[in-house]
Amino acid sequence: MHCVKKVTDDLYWIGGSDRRLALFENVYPIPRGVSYNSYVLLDEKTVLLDTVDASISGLFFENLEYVLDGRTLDYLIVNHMEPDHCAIIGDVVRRYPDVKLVCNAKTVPMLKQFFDFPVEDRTVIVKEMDTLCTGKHTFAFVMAPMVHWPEAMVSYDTVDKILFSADGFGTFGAINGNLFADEVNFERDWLDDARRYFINIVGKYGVQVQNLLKKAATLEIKMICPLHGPIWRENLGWFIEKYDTWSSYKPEDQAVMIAYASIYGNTENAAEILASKLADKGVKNIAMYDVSVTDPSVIVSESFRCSHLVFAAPSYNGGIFTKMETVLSELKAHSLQNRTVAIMENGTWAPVAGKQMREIFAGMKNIELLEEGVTIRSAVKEAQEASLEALAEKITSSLT
Ligand SMILES: Cc1cc2nc3c(=O)[nH]c(=O)nc-3n(C[C@H](O)[C@H](O)[C@H](O)COP(=O)(O)O)c2cc1C
Repeated sequence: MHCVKKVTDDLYWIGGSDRRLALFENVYPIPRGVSYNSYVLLDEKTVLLDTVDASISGLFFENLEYVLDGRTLDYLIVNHMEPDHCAIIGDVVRRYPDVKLVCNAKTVPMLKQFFDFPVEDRTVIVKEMDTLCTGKHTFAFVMAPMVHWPEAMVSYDTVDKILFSADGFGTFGAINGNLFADEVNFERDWLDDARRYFINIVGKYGVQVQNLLKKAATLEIKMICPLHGPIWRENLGWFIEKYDTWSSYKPEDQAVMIAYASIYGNTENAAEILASKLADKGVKNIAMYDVSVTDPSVIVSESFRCSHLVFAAPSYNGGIFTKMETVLSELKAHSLQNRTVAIMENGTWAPVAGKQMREIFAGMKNIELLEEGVTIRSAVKEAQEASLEALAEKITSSLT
C-alpha cells in the first residue's frame, strides 16, 4: 500500500527507505539505512521532482499513482542523473508517455546514455535562473555543476520558497516516520551520518559547494527538500553553516583524532599512551580509531571534523601499513586542508612509514606537520616516554 507524507498543502513526499543495503554506492556502510526522497507537486500541472532508487520502485509507483489520483504526470524535474534517483526514469516515461523532462543541457547526453527512449522529444531544457510556471507555483533553476556530478542542479519554488537541493543537504539514514529534521534529534542522531555523507561523497568539491551556497544565499529559503534524509523547515541556518564549514575545509571542532594501525599491538600501545597523556593535560572528547576496524569513510569524516589529527602506523614491506595507506590516500583525494597533523611510526628493522606518511601530508594544502613525531622500534620502551610526552604537550598547546 502507498506510504506518502504531506509536506505542504500541495506538495507530497513519495519516497521510501532501504534498511537492507549494506553499502551505499557499494562503498559506504550505512547501518542506519538510507532514504530516497522524491516529491510531487499538485499544481495546475503535476510535477514530479526526481525519482528513487530501483530498489524501492514498487512502493514509489504506488505512491505516485495514489497522489496523482487519476491525473496524468505533466513534468518530471531531473535535478540529478545519478541512478539512485534516476534509474527508473524509463519506467516513468512508459507509464506517463506525455511527461516532459525538465533538465539542463548537460543532462541530455546522460539521459541518452542511460535510456533508450527518444529524449529530445520530451525535454524542456533550462539554464541558470530560467523559470517554469506550473500554475500557482513557479520554479527557478540554479545550476550546481560538480556538486557532485556535472549536470547537478537545484530547483527553487519561488512561491513557497522551497529549495529542492538534490544531493546537497542530504544524509545517510532511513526515514523512520519522522520526515522533518525538527521531528528528530538531528545533532545527536543524524549529524555524524550527514557529515560522513557529505565529506565522502561531495567533500572533494568544496569550491563548487561554496559557489552553490553563495547562489543559495541570494534566495529566501523556508524549506530544504533534499534527495536523502530529513526535510528542513526549521533552523536551516544551523545546517547551512555546517555545509559552509565542511566545504571550506575548516575544522568543525577544536578536537583531537588519533587513527592508528597495528598488527601486533605495539603501535596501538603507543597511541593509547599518547591519548592518556592528552587526557591528563585536559584534552576532552578524544576520538580514536583502529584503521583496520573502522571504515575509512568514518575516519575521513572525523578528519574533517577535528582540528588535530594523529596518524600512527607500522612500516610494512618497505611502506605504510596498507589500511593506513588507504585512509591517507582517501584524505588526499578529498582535499583535506587546514589541519595540524602528527605522525607516529613503528618498524622493526627499517622504519619508513613515518617518512612516507609525512610525504603524503606534505603534498596537501595548509597542513601543519608537527615535528615532534614518534618512532617506535618494535615495542614502546620507557625511554620513549619523553617523546610521547613532548608530542602530547605540543598537541595540547597548539589546541588552545
Ligand atoms: C608483513 C610485514 C612487513 C613488515 N615490513 C617492515 C618493514 O618494511 N620495515 C620495518 O622496519 N618493519 C617491518 N615490519 C615489522 C613491523 O613494522 C613491526 O613488527 C612493528 O613493530 C609492528 O607494530 P605493531 O606491533 O603495532 O603491529 C613488517 C611486519 C610485517 C608483518
